[in-house]
This record gives sequence, C-alpha cells and structure tokens, in this order.
Amino acid sequence: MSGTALETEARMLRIARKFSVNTLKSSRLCSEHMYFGNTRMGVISVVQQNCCLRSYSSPPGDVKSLRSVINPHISRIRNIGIMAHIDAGKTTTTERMLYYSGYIRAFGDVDDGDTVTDFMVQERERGITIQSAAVTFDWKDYRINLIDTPGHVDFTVEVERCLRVLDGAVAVFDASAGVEAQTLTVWRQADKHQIPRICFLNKMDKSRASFTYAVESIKQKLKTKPLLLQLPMGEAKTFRGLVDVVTKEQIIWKPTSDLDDGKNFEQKLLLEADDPNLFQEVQDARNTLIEQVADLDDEFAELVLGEYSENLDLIPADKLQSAIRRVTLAQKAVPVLCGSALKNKGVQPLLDAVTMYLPAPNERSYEFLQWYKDDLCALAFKVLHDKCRGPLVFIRVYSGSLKPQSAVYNINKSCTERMSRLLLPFADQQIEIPSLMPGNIALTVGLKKSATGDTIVSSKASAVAAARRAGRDAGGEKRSSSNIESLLLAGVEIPDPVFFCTIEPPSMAKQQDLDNALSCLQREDPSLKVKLDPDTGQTVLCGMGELHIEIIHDRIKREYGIETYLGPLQIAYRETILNAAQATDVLDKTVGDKRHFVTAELEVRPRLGERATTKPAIKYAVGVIEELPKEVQGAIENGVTNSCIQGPLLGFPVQDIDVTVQSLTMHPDTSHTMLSACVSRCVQKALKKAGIQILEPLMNLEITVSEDHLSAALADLAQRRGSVQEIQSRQDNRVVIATVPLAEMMGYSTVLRSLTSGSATFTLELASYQALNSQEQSALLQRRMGLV
Ligand SMILES: Nc1nc2c(ncn2[C@@H]2O[C@H](COP(=O)(O)OP(=O)(O)OP(=O)(O)O)[C@@H](O)[C@H]2O)c(=O)[nH]1
Repeated sequence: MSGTALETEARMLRIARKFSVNTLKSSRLCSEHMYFGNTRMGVISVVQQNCCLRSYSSPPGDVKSLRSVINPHISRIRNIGIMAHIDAGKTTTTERMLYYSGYIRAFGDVDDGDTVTDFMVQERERGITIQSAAVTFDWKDYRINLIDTPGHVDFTVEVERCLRVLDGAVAVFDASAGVEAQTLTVWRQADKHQIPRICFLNKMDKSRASFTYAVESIKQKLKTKPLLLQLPMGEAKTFRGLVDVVTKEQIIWKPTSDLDDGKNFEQKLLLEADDPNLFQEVQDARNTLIEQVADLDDEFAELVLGEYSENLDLIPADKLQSAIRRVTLAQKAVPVLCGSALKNKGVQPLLDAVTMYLPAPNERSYEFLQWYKDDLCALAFKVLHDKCRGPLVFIRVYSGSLKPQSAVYNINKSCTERMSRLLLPFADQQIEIPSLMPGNIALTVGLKKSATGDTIVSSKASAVAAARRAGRDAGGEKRSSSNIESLLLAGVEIPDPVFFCTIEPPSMAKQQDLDNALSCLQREDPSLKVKLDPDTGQTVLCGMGELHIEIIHDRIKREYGIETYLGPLQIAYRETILNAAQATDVLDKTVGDKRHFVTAELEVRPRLGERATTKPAIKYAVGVIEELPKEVQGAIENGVTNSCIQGPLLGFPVQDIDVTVQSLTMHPDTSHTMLSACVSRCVQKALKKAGIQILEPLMNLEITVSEDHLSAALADLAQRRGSVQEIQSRQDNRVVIATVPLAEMMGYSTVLRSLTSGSATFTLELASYQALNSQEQSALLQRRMGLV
C-alpha cells in the first residue's frame, strides 16, 4: 500500500474508532483533529470507504449525504441557538439532538461530564456551559448549525455574540420553574436582535413540573403570546408522551426492553375512545390555537372566515403550520412545545419544529448587508485556540462566499489575512470543505489576527466600496467616519467589565508567556479586558464577574501551564462630570526640523437621560468641522476617546459626556499623534474643572429561596445596601427581586449558600451605574490611596 493509502486507512480507522467511543473524555482542544481530505473529491472518497467499515460502528447515518450537502440550499439552513437559565437543560437537549440526528452514537451526560458541547475541562468539571460551542448536524433534509449558549450571567457576552449569528432560537425552560432570571435577560437580548423563537418546556418529568404554570409564566413575564402546539400526556412521574395539537396525533415513547433512548415512539391519531377527556382538551386547544393565529395573520384569518368557517376541524394541518410559521417569523407569537430531554421524550418533535417554524438565513434582514451587495461579508463569532493548528475562527457568512487558501480583509483590525482551510464542525468532528456559501457557518484555520466580533470581507477595496455606498446613501445627512464604520460591521456590542484584579506570573521570565496566553484568551473572549496599570506596571484583568475571572485564571493554568497569582478582586467604578466646563490647551514642540503646534479649545458637558455609555459624543462648533480633513477628525476623535478611558480622579472610564470642539488651529507639519495628545490633555483639563462624580455598578439581583430561609436572606441583603423591589412566589419558593451595589456582593455565593443550607440560587446582572454619596466617595478615595 502506498504511503498515502496507508495514511488514509489509518485516518479511516481513527474516524471509525472515534464514532464508536461512547464518551468523549479527552479535551478536544488538544486532541488530534481529523481531516477528511483536502479536496472535495477527498471528502467523498474517504466518507464512502468509511461507510463500509460497519464492523467498527456505523458513522452518523447522514454522513454520506455530506457529498450533496456541503453547501445546502440556503432555505434548508437553520442557524439556531439554544438559550435558557442556568441548568434548564440546554446541554442535555443538545446532546439528544445530536444523538437522534445520528451524529453521536451515545449521548453524554452533563452529570457525568461527558457531553459533546461542554468540552472545556472546566465545563466538564463544573457541569456548566462557558463558551458556546457551535455544532453542525442534519435533521431530515435540513442543515442545522446549533449553538449552545451559556446560562451563567457572567457569560452574557457569549450569549450576545451568538445571538448575532443566529436566525432563530429555542428557549429551554425548566417546566417546574417557568421563566427564570437569566431567561428573561437572554429573551430581552433576543428581542433586541429580533430573533424568532420557539419555547421548549423541558423537565416535564420532574416532580413539580407544571405545563400550565410554565405557560402562564411565559405569558406574564416574557409578555409574549404562547401558541400551544403540544399538550403533555401526564406530568412529573406520569409524563409519557405528547399530543400534537396541530395534527391531533399522540406521540408515546415506548422503551424497548434493553434500551430507553427515546428513539422508539408511537405516533398515531388521538381518538375520542383513547381518552375522551384528553381528546376534548386537544380539540379545545386546537380551536384556541386557530383563533390566536387567525388574529395575528390575515391570510389565515381569510381561510378561517371563508372556506373553513363551518368546520374548523377541516383546516388542513399544513395550512395551520404555514400560518404558525408566518406569525413566528414576524415575532407576533411563540410556539410552545414540551418534553423531557433527560428522559428522552420530545426532542424529535422539537427538531421538526425547528425546521418547520424557525427562519432560514434568507428570511432575515440585516441592515449592513445592503452596503456589500454580493461581496463577501462574514462575522467571526468565536475563536478557539488549538495547540497544533493555532487559532480556529468560527465564521458566519452573510453574503458572498468564502474559499480556503484565500486572502480576506478584517475591517475591525484593518488588516489582510490568509485563510488556509475551511471546516464544518460536525458534532465532535471537523470536515474540510471547499467553500462556504451565504447563511452558513464554518470554522476557519489560518486567521491569526481576527478576534471574536470582527467583520471579514474579501478585500480592502471591497470594504472601501461598502463604506462609500454607506456614506453616499446617508440621505444628505453627514455621518462621522465612526458612524459609517458601525454601519458596515456585523459585530457585537461588548459591555464594559465590572470587576478587575491584578495578575502576576510566578517569575519575570514567565511574563512573556502570560502576555501571550492573555492575548489568545482575549481573542476568544472580548469581554475579558487586559491592561497595564500605568503606576505599578502590573497586568490587570478586567472581567464580567467573579466566576469569569476565576475561569480565566484556571484556564491560564491548565491550558498554558502558567501558575499565576491574582490580586484582590476590585470593582470597576466609573467617573462622570457634574457640570459643564471649558478648557484650552496649547502644544508647541519641535522634533527634528518639524514644528508641531496645536491650540485646542473644548467644552465638556454631562449627557443626561441616555443609556450609560463610555463613548463620548463628539460635536463640533459651527464652522469648525467644515475646515477639517477626515484624518484630522479621526485624530481628534482618538484624542477625546483616549482621554475618557481613564478619568482624572481615580483612572476609571468616564461615562456620559458630550465634548464639543470649539476651535482648533494647527501648524501644517503637526503629526496626528501630537494632535491627539493635545486634544486628550485638553479634555482632561476640562474634566477636572467640571467636577468628578464616582459611579458604582448597581446590580439587579434575583434570589430564589425557600420560605424557611427567606428572612435570613433578606436580613443579609439589608446589610449589603440592597433594596428589595418585590417578593414573588414560585411554586414552593420565594423569589426576591432586588438591586444591590456590586461592591457589596463579593463572595456572596458562599455566604448565601451557608445562610440557606445551599438551597438558594441567585443571578446578578448589571442594572446601571449609580452615584456614590460624598462620604462613600471620599472613603473610596482614601482606600484607593492606601490611607485606610
Ligand atoms: N429531571 C430532569 N432533569 C434534567 C432534564 N434535562 C436536564 N436535566 C438535568 O438538569 C441539570 C442541568 O442540565 P444541563 O443540560 O447541564 O443544563 P444547561 O442548561 O446546559 O446548564 P448550563 O450550561 O450550566 O447553563 C443536569 O443535572 C441534567 O441532568 C430533564 O428533562 N429532566
């Protein structure tokens, strides 16, 4: 056998063996990743041969169809996210989806730490999803790109980033808890991105599961119209199946004697004789559904009032399904399904609903796409670091196409990069493909500078052409360069971190390694910020929560082998101004034979009533902007933005200010760097004059606690400057809704656990920034100066 043939066979054996492994215990980041050949032909031949190796284990049933579906028709693609509160069952549901679609031979168990999508060591140990993992699989004739998103609020940015590339989402609920805090947060994020959703009431087998309660909480808390497409047959211990309200078919899972994997179920029309009460319930539910849909969809209303007005029973299932699809896509209502992922019930109908009711990529509209026409526009939405192949970047293509071995241009980084390979992330395998078409998602190899959230286009010329179109189509309105840039970007808004701490390597010799590790981690996770403390020269980590920083610390140790020391965790305060103030600054420097001369006059003003932002609004007095070339404007904007990164009092970011450039004169030889420096100094002067107010992060806190421990939790909250807004009942528990300053929440999880014997859970989410009173502000100043 030739060397190549031997290699191919070895590869085939490895592939076959890998499919037969029931549990995927090794970390996939370090494991050898297999390629199915470099060319399309290679893909076909290896897959065909592999299909013959049935004695090892059959590969996923549909792998052979890869030949025809490397780039399925856009209408057959579903880019779907699964979102929910922590522990609602997203990972378990994903595993079941992969199993039923044939991409894994046995499902993993979150509790045993062997799932496919939770693959980082920390995720397996802690049983939570930290980084969203994108997984591709086929269900019937559809390509599903599924993204499992994290439930912990420290990783909200991960959720936001995923929502950007999704066309639809499945919201998973614990049927015994209904809508929980994090679901609400993610739901709002999905509203912001206008993502059509379906709801899956999971855990119907749990002792306190209640379909009615969960539906009611969706109605009340999410302020949406649930469309009940299924009714459960039994609840808790008696939960055994579902009735499809649209088709009136009952689906009952029947375990075989040796296996209860949920593959075996009976689907048949529900007859009155089977269960008269249930039959009537389904009949009523179908009529209600028809009325709801007719209220929301004119086309369907015509059918109901016309052809079928005499007998609603005669409305064909496919007409009702099409109407449900239209109202779901228009986000006028949300289909609701139910099941138990753990007990293997309800996941196949959920997959059918995903393909039936959620949109294809071409059914969504994205504003930025109009500027690209048919040119490539893609978004890098996730970066992984593979020890052998370097950074792997997950990309979604919106328009145009992507090919391996080609150069692409990153708008955010203003650089051209070369991409060597394109891979489809099929379950835990990656399959090399020759091109990626609009609407699809893939992994790229070779992009070294691209980070999560970057927009990728075919070339600089294409970016310039798009910018020109965006500027030209502005309808006479003058847009600043940063406005045009934001129009072109498919990127994600990253909230500012609320916690920070210093991080030190064990010795100076390891500093370089630590810097490398941190820059890799930052490319993966843009919510992690790293900066250098200008006074002490120490590296500072800024993150979204205690858990976030803890995980980063852990990953540096495990993945990069560096034992680091973290300083005490501190709060990321903000600074703002109390009054308007003006300042003038003059820079006059001669470097070599060049004279750099600038005079700048600026005014700073508090911005009222808008969403808190650290991005200063930059304005120009009448007559100033007309005279300024674009590059000079860019340098001024740079200077203003830089001066707001570190406020004059404690060095925290400055928020909510307007800066007006009142006059500016400069010598023609002046460099842009000198101009920025002068503007920056002038803003700092004005800020100092305007009076600085320190702001602290105020958090929304939701504690779910049993009645017996409620008073202990409330007493503790009072000590933390907490303000209780509402106490709700949720089944046997109480839910405390409060706001509390983040500064009072250090180590809260440990305290709450001991106060409530581990029975309470909580979620914490940034609400706003509130002003410290003068006593608190001077106490903080003293602490920061080391006086107390
Ligand atoms: N009774 C019951 N338990 C379930 C069901 N689905 C999941 N679980 C359990 O609920 C726990 C959380 O499940 P996961 O799948 O990790 O939930 P998740 O939403 O992915 O959690 P995070 O990634 O941490 O946000 C595990 O102990 C599961 O075994 C279900 O249908 N019924």
